[in-house]
Amino acid sequence: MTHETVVILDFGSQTTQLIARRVREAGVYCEIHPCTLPAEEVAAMEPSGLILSGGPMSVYDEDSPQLDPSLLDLRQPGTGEKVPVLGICYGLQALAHALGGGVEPSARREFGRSPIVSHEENDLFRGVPEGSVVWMSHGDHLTRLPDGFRAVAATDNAPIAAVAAEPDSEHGKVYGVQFHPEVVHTEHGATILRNFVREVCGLRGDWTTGSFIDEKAEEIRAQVGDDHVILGLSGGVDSSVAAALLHKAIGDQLTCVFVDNGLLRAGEFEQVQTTFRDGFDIDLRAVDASDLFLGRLAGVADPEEKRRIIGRTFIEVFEQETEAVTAELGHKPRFLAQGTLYPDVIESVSFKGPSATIKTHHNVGGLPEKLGFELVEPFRELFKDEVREVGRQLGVPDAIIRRHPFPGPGLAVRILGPVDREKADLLRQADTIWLDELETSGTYDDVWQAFAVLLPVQSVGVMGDYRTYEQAVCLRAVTSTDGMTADWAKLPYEVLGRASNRIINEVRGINRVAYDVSSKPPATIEWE
Ligand SMILES: Nc1ncnc2c1ncn2[C@@H]1O[C@H](COP(=O)(O)OP(=O)(O)OP(=O)(O)O)[C@@H](O)[C@H]1O
Ligand SMILES: O=c1[nH]c(=O)c2[nH+]cn([C@@H]3O[C@H](COP(=O)(O)O)[C@@H](O)[C@H]3O)c2[nH]1
Ligand SMILES: NC(=O)CC[C@H](N)C(=O)O
Ligand SMILES: [Mg+2]
Repeated sequence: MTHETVVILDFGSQTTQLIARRVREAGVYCEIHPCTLPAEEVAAMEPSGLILSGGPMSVYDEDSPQLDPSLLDLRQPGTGEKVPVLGICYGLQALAHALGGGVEPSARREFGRSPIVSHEENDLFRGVPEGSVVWMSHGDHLTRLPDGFRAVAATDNAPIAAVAAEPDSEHGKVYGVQFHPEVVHTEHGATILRNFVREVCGLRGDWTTGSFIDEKAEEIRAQVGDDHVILGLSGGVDSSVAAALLHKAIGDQLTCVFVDNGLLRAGEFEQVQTTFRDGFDIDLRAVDASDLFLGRLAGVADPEEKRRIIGRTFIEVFEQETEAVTAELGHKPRFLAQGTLYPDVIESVSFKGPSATIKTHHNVGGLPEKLGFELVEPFRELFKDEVREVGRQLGVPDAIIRRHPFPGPGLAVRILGPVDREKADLLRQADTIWLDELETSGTYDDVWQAFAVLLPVQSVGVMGDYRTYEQAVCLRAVTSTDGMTADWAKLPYEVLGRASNRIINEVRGINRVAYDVSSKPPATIEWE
């Protein structure tokens, strides 16, 4: 089945994936590719629209990524018209640079909110009120428009806040914006991106959750054939929904493996098995590999090293379990399925040059080089809330859908420095109380994720007239829609107070509780 497709070329912006989200929210399928992808390969995807993302470099820097002008001559499937193009920030600058316009560093760099003081009524800005706020993040600006272009919006600081090709020019429908329509701080940004795909590109919007499920199931059947799949199941949202989708696609050619890496939350190993066996009729093997994981992690303090060890050990355990399945089936399962999401991918890999590796997610960058399986990752292009929607449509129990995300490396990235069983047990107790207080106060569903972090510091306290010198935990709760950006949750003081009180009273070894009030960026959600 083919879709209307929009191709997003990534010039290294941290918010490229948000462009993809907005396009999909408008019902249009899109794919992100590195800006270095040859133009012929872009053409082969037969896009109906092209979006050029922002990026950290300057177009006049040596080695900065440039726009291949032949990308401006692609033809839309169906209409045969030139493929419309939208450049965002660096994308606009690259577009202008390629067409002979001028880009220079500006005296006043611009970061943050800025009201549009005027804009032209056109297809891109349809329904966007004058004076609406846009979000800027740039140090360069356009000083001269390429031939055949005019400025169509201005802010106080940027007389060229948006450009459009003249209707009678040879360029076709080409637009550029200096601001970032993909971020929520741009008040009508979603409308602008929707306008681009629906009005400018003329697309109907044929991408829905239902069509996604049908097509992915078909794709999985084609990929797997008569072979067998091992799925790493954590009981979290992504892998549980992946299990439901795979089960729909290939029935009992699926075995799920749930690993206790010694870094799960309190009672989780038993609880996940119960929920899963009640909710699904799928083969599940639960493996206690806690000694193996904790043994390998002993004495290791570096966060990236911890992640790599965990990633590799997971695969080893999957391989061991596979041997048992192989013996039963008489042939080796060829595939390993994971609930990998788009944010896991984007934060772990770096396309040539532009975007920076933030942390190695255990299931992506943490994988060993020689993997004995072919991967099945049906959600590699999706965001968490899209997966939740897929799960709801597949009938996955609500108890699973509403769970906060929990990282594969588990408590290892919440125990700062070296990990051992004792510390994990201590943290588990504090974490349980924290989550319990959120549930009983009715705030669990208001936050994206909440957990406790064990700090490698001791501090002095006084309990019942004697001196204590014990460890500190920091509580974290964040709001977010996709985990890419997040804010600390403004929870009621009573909830924080009760949690603190209970932790200090009930957990021996902890005498101080702090609350993390950092947003992402510049912090990340997890501490390691
Ligand atoms: N304890 C585990 N046992 C087996 N596989 C695991 C385990 N923890 C993580 N995985 C694998 O790693 C993948 C990525 O983990 P991640 O935490 O991102 O997803 P999830 O656990 O499925 O969902 P959620 O983000 O809601 O926690 C999972 O989808 C799963 O395939
Ligand atoms: O399965 C996972 N394996 C990992 O290695 C990993 N690292 C971070 N996370 C989760 O990703 C989201 C964003 O986290 P950060 O802001 O800390 O990068 C948050 O929801 C984190 O819990 C992981 N999940
Ligand atoms: N966000 C961006 O795309 C920035 C583009 C370019 N690096 C600038 O500073 O203007
Ligand atoms: Mg998880």
